Amino acid sequence: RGSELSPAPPAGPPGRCPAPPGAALGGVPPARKLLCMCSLSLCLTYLCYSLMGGGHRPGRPALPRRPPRHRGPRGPAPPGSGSGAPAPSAAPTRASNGSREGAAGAWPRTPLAPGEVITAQSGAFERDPQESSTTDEELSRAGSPGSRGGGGGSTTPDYGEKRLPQALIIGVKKGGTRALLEAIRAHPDVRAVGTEPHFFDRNYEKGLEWYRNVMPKTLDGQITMEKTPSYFVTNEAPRRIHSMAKDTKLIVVVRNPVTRAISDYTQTLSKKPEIPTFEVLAFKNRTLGLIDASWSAIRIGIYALHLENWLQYFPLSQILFVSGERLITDPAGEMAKVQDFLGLKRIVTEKHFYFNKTKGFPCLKKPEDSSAPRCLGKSKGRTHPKIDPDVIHRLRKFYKPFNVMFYQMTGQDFQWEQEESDK
Ligand SMILES: Nc1ncnc2c1ncn2[C@@H]1O[C@H](COP(=O)(O)OS(=O)(=O)O)[C@@H](OP(=O)(O)O)[C@H]1O
Repeated sequence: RGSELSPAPPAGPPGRCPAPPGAALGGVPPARKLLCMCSLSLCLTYLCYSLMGGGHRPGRPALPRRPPRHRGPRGPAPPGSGSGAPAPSAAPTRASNGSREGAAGAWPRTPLAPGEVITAQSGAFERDPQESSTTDEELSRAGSPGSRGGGGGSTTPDYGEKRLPQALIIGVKKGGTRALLEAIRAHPDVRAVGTEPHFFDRNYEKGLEWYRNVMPKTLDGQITMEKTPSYFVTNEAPRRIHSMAKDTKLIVVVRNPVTRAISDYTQTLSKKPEIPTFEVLAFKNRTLGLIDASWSAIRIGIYALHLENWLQYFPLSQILFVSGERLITDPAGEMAKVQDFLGLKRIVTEKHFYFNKTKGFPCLKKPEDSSAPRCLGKSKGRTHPKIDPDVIHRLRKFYKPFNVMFYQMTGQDFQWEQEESDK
């Protein structure tokens, strides 16, 4: 790329006057001497330019590169043997400053100026639609020709290229996906769509160019991301994502399936107050204690079932499981894992979060030059209705074997059985 815009080097070794073969400088006419002087000064200028790291497009950072292909193991690790963390080939190495630098499989990074981070990424917490559904109108706007995607709203810098995402937050609905997306957007090397594109479930027929056009522009080395929680439970999604790019990194935020189901129900209830109670919807036959696993609020939480489908296409090492519970109690700890997995420097740390007592959740500290507080909106952290403890107990029993299976498949114990009570 350097050669595209660099001044052409003069013929002959740099720093030497390109004298005609056999000609001695002393014997050449004054006009040729002048020409030689000019060539010499051009040689020196080029040499200085090269030494100063020139040869790159103005306005673009040095050493821009595309992400290399992710090299993970070929198949899922046997139950209990994996950690859900990146495989050794993709594992980051600890840099001398204590931060984790990406090794093999990590993406090269392009640092931005701190001010740019804020203007490009801020403001999404309160302004974006934060429900899991994105209206068609929003998407047709985002996907229309000339649209700039949702990277940072109207302040997205208008340079770089729109690229297909290299990493996706694929679920789970009500797991904490919005909190994760907004936190990772605070990283200067990540650009993400604010709305949910629903490409691999609802909009697949619109084609990859539509999808690419929904994305924000990125510089080489920056990661493009989106989150659509329904992908995790969409049968066709793994195959479709694999056919887009088999090295796509996948992130799943999981949460106690009982609490998740109640959260899901609470969201529906907020839109349709007339729906039956949770207790009624949860059972096929309450007297017999028969849970209705066809109800989506219940079905989504059978994580092992859905994961099975993903493991047909992606190795476990390419999927990161984030604890929705720890994303609330220790957001910086979970973000460290996410950044390592993405091959990013650990830039989003505890310094970025504070616990907002009014909201009852961690929020992102406001950027220095912005007045906007960055807690998630009202649709995140709703008060759940009180559910009959017996129903909760039955649901826990229902999920237990699936949870155990999920822990075995991922090699991670999320300790949902240990929780005393649901919210
Ligand atoms: N920092 C922070 N602020 C607010 N809320 C937080 C946060 N971290 C995680 N959560 C939990 O995220 C739950 C919503 O999950 P999602 O964002 O995945 O929902 S959605 O599927 O996109 O609708 C939401 O669920 P409810 O509490 O049931 O509303 C929250 O518990």
